Amino acid sequence: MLDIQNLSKTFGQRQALTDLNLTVSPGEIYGLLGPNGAGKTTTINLLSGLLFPDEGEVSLAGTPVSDATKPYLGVMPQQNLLYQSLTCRENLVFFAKIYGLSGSERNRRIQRCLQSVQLENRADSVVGALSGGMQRRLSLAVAIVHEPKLVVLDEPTTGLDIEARYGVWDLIRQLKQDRVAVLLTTHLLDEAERLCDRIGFLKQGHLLMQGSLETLRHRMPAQEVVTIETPDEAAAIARARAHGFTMRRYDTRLTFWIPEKLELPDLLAKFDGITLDSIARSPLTLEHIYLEVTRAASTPK
Ligand SMILES: Nc1ncnc2c1ncn2[C@@H]1O[C@H](COP(=O)(O)OP(=O)(O)OP(=O)(O)O)[C@@H](O)[C@H]1O
Repeated sequence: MLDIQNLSKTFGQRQALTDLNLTVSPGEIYGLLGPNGAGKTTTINLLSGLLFPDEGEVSLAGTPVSDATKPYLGVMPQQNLLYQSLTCRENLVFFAKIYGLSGSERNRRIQRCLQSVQLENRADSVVGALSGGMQRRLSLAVAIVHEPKLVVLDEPTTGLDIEARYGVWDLIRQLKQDRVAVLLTTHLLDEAERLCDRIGFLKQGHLLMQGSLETLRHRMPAQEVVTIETPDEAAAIARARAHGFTMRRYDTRLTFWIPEKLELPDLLAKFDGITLDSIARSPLTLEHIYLEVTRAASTPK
């Protein structure tokens, strides 16, 4: 559905995007992750036709991006672009008109959208009176009112409480069920881990790695991490290194990447004689992989 080939974009001397290749299929949720300034918004603007590439091509449903592809695309931007003094229904009518929808067909689609984002009861409430979560859901309704084939969600749940976040996640899963292609950017790694079929890590305009969580895990040098709490960190670190474990710190947590899965008694034996207040094993999460890949890309060569 979305096909990005060899896409590059510079702003003056700044290379915002370098040779990006990325596809998203119908019914697939693709998560584009990266730190601030990685090039995510630039990518979205290029596929929306708001920017023109220096090199490369973006196609939607086999057609290069142009006015003709606008009906295929729905974008939910980072900041809601809603008319605060209009009602939910009036906002939807406004945006549906932009896509040339009218009459009973427009009313049918608006009703369907309101139902799918669970705002039928608030259809005639002004947007300014809605909670942040409701406004995010309406923003999604606006993005899908013309039934696009690709929906771009730019940080769809940032700033929402956990219940409101669950609500938006359900809507995103519904898009997948409806065979819509979804491109999602988020800084919330647990969100990407739960929702995305494939994930790409973008940094300084380069796509560093992409694949399903399983694929990404298999490309890492370990499948398991062990986090310990100990009053004697220096001794624990020295011991772990002697066993070939790689040390990492996540915030304040002392963690080791273990090259091979060990049974708990064998693992405890590795720290024999060292006081451990706690020890926890876990599979590699997306957070571990993201930090590993993006930190490695920052390491001076
Ligand atoms: N209109 C512009 N003029 C000049 N530089 C720009 C412009 N838009 C983006 N850039 C630069 O291009 C790079 C990529 O920016 P972009 O906004 O795409 O990053 P991002 O991944 O969306 O970041 P964030 O997570 O903070 O939204 C940055 O270095 C940014 O400063």
